[in-house]
Amino acid sequence: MSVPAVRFDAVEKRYASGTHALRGVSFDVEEGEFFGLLGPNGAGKTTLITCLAGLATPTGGRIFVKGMDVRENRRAASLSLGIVPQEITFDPFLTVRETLRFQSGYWGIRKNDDWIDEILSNLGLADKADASMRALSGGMKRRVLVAQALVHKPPVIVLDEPTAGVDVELREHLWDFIGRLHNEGRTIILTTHYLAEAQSLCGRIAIMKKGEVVALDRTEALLSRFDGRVLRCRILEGEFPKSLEGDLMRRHGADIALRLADADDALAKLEALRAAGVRIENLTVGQPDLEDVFLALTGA
Ligand SMILES: Nc1ncnc2c1ncn2[C@@H]1O[C@H](COP(=O)(O)OP(=O)(O)OP(=O)(O)O)[C@@H](O)[C@H]1O
Repeated sequence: MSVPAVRFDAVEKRYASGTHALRGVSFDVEEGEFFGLLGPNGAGKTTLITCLAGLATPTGGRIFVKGMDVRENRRAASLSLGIVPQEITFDPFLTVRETLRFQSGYWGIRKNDDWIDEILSNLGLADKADASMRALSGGMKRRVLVAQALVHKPPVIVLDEPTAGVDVELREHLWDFIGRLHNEGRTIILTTHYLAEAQSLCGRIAIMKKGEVVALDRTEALLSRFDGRVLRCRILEGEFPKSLEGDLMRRHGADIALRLADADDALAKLEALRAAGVRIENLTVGQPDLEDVFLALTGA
């Protein structure tokens, strides 16, 4: 077996405030994977990534990047990582190109303009190369954040909510470019609140809840974990019957999703709703999606 790109080994993090943010997290991300890390707010995803980046120290366990212990060998481990953080922070007095040159210098890379130009062009930033950071829009700043994480051509790229609040155009640019880097053999770790994005991009997904990994599997295996089908509809009138609560996968306002055992079960469920005096619309029967699985596992 080759060395995993990233190994989390019984990682614990207890903040000084007393919050127990990570409770023995263990899993590997293999080289070349496109890996999704999901979980509701406060599950511990950012804490895990901050520990991976060496910016916070776990209170237990160990983290390895390409076999290097992050704590013992932080610089070497960091050189293999390109982390795109959630928070936008920059020196406002530099231009975009200066920012990227400066970051290259931090990694000891002196002549990096060819690669910087390639990154700028792939992220739709070529015409902003000489713009001052403070003159950029929020979306453009986010692109620079991605560019900055890539200047040293890291083999492992970690994106923490990269598309939160960004426009569709950037999303498309970003996923094209990241897809290409992945096809070239890089490992990608993604945290996102956009479950459809994770479902379409990630080969494997870990779902965290309250500092623990509650599920980790190939994306298709997670989806097929709930065999059978899901009946979705909107309640127009009446009280949802208690007898069906055990089959309720999700409820969002008047929209509900019910787990079905088989095709006949759809009729039984509709009959139970009708008998309870519930009127519905927008009825569909389909496969569970990642959101159904996510909600069933996290209750979030
Ligand atoms: N620096 C900190 N000091 C104290 N507690 C923290 C700190 N950072 C995070 N926490 C707490 O640790 C827990 C996990 O937070 P974390 O940000 O890692 O979750 P998350 O899964 O990334 O959530 P989100 O999706 O909202 O970013 C939360 O209870 C949070 O309040």
